Amino acid sequence: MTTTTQEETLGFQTEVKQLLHLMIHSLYSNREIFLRELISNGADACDKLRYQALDNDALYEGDSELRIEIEHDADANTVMIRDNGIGMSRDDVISNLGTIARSGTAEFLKQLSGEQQKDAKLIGQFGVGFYSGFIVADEVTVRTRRADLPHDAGVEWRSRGEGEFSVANIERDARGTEIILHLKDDAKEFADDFRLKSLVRKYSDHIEVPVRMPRTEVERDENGKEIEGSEKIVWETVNEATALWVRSKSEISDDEYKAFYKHVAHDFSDPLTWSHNKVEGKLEYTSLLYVPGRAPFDLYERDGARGLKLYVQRVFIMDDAEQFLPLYLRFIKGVVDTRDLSLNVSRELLQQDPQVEKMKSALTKRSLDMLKKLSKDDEKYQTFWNTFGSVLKEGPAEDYANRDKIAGLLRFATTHTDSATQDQSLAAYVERMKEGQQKIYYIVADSFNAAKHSPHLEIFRKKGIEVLLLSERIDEWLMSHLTEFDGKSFVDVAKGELDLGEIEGEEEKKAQEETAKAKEGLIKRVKEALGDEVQEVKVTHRLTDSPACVVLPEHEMGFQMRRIMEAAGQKLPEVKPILELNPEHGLVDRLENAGEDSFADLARILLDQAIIAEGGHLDDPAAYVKRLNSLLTA
Ligand SMILES: Nc1ncnc2c1ncn2[C@@H]1O[C@H](COP(=O)(O)OP(=O)(O)OP(=O)(O)O)[C@@H](O)[C@H]1O
Repeated sequence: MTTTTQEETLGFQTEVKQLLHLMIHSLYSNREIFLRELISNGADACDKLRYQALDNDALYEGDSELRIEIEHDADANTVMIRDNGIGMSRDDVISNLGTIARSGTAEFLKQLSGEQQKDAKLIGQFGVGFYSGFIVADEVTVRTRRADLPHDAGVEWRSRGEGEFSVANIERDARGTEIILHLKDDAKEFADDFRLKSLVRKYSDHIEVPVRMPRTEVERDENGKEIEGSEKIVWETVNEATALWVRSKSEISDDEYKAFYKHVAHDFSDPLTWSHNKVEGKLEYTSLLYVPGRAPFDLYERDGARGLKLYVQRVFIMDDAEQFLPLYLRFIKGVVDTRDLSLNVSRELLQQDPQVEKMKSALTKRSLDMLKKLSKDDEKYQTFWNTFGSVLKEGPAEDYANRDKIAGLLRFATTHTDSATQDQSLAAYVERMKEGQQKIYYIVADSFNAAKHSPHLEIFRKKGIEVLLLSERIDEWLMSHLTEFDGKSFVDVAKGELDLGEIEGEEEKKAQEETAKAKEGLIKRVKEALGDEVQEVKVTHRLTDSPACVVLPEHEMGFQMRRIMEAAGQKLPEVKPILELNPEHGLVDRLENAGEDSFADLARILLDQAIIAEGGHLDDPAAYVKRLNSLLTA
């Protein structure tokens, strides 16, 4: 009989309550995953014990055969999942099974809408773990003892999943954790030997820890008759119980790879692709890398979980070893198992180890190659790009050495399709380049529409030259680290002198020079009227439909980046734009013929309009409206 003492009832953290509620309602059609989640936790607990026992064998308490056992009782309607892993102390239980410590949880939960299908998807990004027991159970009991604590330091945790849980101290001889699910009436189907076995095989075959279930064996006499009273329970290992990555590729089915992904990534959905490699030679390691099909909720959190699961000679060392991949590949999930590190390696040591640096560079290449392969499948690659494209865009700045490879993986919206979908590669752009075109043109704006309708594109549209339409916050940063692709340099169409190279014929250039000369007087007057509002005034040949546009000097920070930095509170030195006027436009004609009384106002209107069209804000919008109105009523 277990004696319970120091029983107390505690409330779940608000986030847990919300999660429980949503999970129970939105994961209804996917209920069986509870078993995978609980086995996964048991396997992690065994991994942790094995790791800690490396330098403290006593933790095994004479039983080093790590295992998970599953039992059920159809009469009592219960399923029990038991492991002899690391176990938990009372404090561990209270914090692990009463709160969610991951950062960003509250914000994540705010996104949930109450709409089942949507929420089920979102919850998949979050990983439900232990709490998934409540999808099938109306009461959960956990009994546990941490491996380094005495038998009287056992803990019993109970909850009906309705806002509170109780904890009490108990005697517990066995270390590790057992979880008893008291099944809901409509989940009785899980208290069934066949069902449980097939679920273990479906979800947990690849887990190295054996998952065992009891079977009653009966002895028979020579006539084949059962001998009464000879029944005994034998424990049968149900899963394959070898670490998946250790097996040879040819023996592993796609379904096994997918199931393993769900275990490592705590994801519900299938990965987009994977790459499994054994490397021998100077460095010896095995890696199994996956590209997920959706983003984890904390992809953009500073301290969001990332990195690979690290094993040294098959012994689990740590989760989220972020030293093996650069930050811009933080969406990659998987495992790395090596002989080249010590079992005692810590996060700090990983940071300094030159072997780790070499593996990082090899794994980075593998990941980029895997993405390249994935890009052959348009549909899948588009899913990847829509999900992780803006993370990959951090690549050229972070990983100079691989920037060509990364550039090949980028996808853009361009004037070729004029659609906001980023689905055009630079290789495709280069293939479509006009005869005589030597550069890759792009524009950066605050929104897709601002980019697409920018006056700067007029000449490009007229001449049929494709321009990349960039409008994500990271885009200007990206472009400042990409200098060329396939030998062609990148040119921001809103900066510097417009140089269309050989696309423009000699005659065209000459005609432009002549116009510029003819308009010298006008340019001078405008410059005088605008004073130091502008750096320079010029005649443009960028425009066909608009009267004017503003440009920046070539090496100046772009307008979009300026606005982002200013919004973030950065003080930047003021930069005056260059105003370019379209000599073919009626308004410019009108300006040229305007009398002294209206010239300055009209010039100012052209400047303000050009700023607005480029997505900028006017210093004094009311003055602009006033000027425009007086012109309209004149
Ligand atoms: N069987 C177990 N033995 C020991 N500790 C456990 C066990 N199950 C859960 N825990 C502890 O409780 C914590 C919370 O578990 P939970 O499953 O909710 O989240 P998780 O495993 O950390 O992440 P995920 O949601 O991605 O599964 C675990 O991190 C672990 O410390």
